[in-house]
Amino acid sequence: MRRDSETAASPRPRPSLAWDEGCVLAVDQRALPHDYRLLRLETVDQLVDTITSLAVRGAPAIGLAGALGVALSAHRHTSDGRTDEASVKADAARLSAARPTAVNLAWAVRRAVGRLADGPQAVLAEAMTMLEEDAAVNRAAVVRAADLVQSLVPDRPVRILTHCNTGRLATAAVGTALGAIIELHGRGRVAEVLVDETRPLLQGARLTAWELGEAGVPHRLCVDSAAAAAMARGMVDCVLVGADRIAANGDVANKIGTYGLAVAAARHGLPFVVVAPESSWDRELADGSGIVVEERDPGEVTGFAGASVAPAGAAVFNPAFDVTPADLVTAIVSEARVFRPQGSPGTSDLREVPA
Ligand SMILES: CSC[C@@H](O)[C@@H](O)C(=O)COP(=O)(O)O
Repeated sequence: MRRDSETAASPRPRPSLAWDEGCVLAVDQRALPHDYRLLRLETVDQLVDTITSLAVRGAPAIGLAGALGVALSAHRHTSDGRTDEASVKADAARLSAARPTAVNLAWAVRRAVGRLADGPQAVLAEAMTMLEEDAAVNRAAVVRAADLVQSLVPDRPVRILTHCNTGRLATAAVGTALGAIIELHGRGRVAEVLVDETRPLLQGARLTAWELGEAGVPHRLCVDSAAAAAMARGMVDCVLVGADRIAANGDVANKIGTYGLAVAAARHGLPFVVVAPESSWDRELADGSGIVVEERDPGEVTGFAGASVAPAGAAVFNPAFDVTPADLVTAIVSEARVFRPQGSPGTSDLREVPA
């Protein structure tokens, strides 16, 4: 795997993922905000490692990486015009299993595998189509989400609290919740964004603060445990987050800490809005109780920036995600609709609001 570096202060704008001469190019999100580094991935093993180590992360982005991984595998396993489909399917299964919670990963891998019979170029074309679709889908969703936020807070520029990273790094382009924030900023409607640092891996501090800085959006970082206090002090008008998997009833799996934000937002009467593509919905799950939550390495909690911060051998609970019940979610916005879950705050009646 090759690494090409440049300083993060002046990165050339590039998509977070691309195909280049038979390899997958990916921005290494572990190196940000200090180093803007491109990974050139030549094997499925490298791609799986890139996803599990969070070098590529964010539900839409890992889906797209998985689809490009199937294309990579199809190219590697084709000779004399014949594709070894069994080997590609085995690689696809490994890619799908790299992270269990985001439904986008298995969905995108399945879609790419669906073109296998037509050869490696067809698989690659499907993955490239998905990259384009993701950008278009996000463009539509962020406009709809920004409209909704403006209607919820009509009288002044809005103070938004967000969690984790849902920006262009986490998608093909534009982002979801963070894209909506940048859209609102473009409309002159953002007073301030409070950015949860997002323990333990600091996606908020490292990535969201970096993307907001690039876009010139006024923001302040806070530790996750300051979020409820900020709400209590009247510093927040609205919470905007993304999603990794949404059950049919509107229960939302997202980065650990999201559930706590929803509870606090409800306590303070604040709208809690989720922005996510339709591909993040898992309609086979009636509710969030069936969502598999990834548990990660204890070392992510017992260590910080390379230093140990806990007694040796301390037992750890390190879920990467939590599930927010639908009745704490004001609205879920996608490219197609604004969904208001049953009993959601501020809505006595349930039902979808038509686009
Ligand atoms: C548009 S990204 C949506 C979600 O994937 C995001 O909020 C999130 O929880 C990401 O978690 P991560 O563990 O960093 O992949």
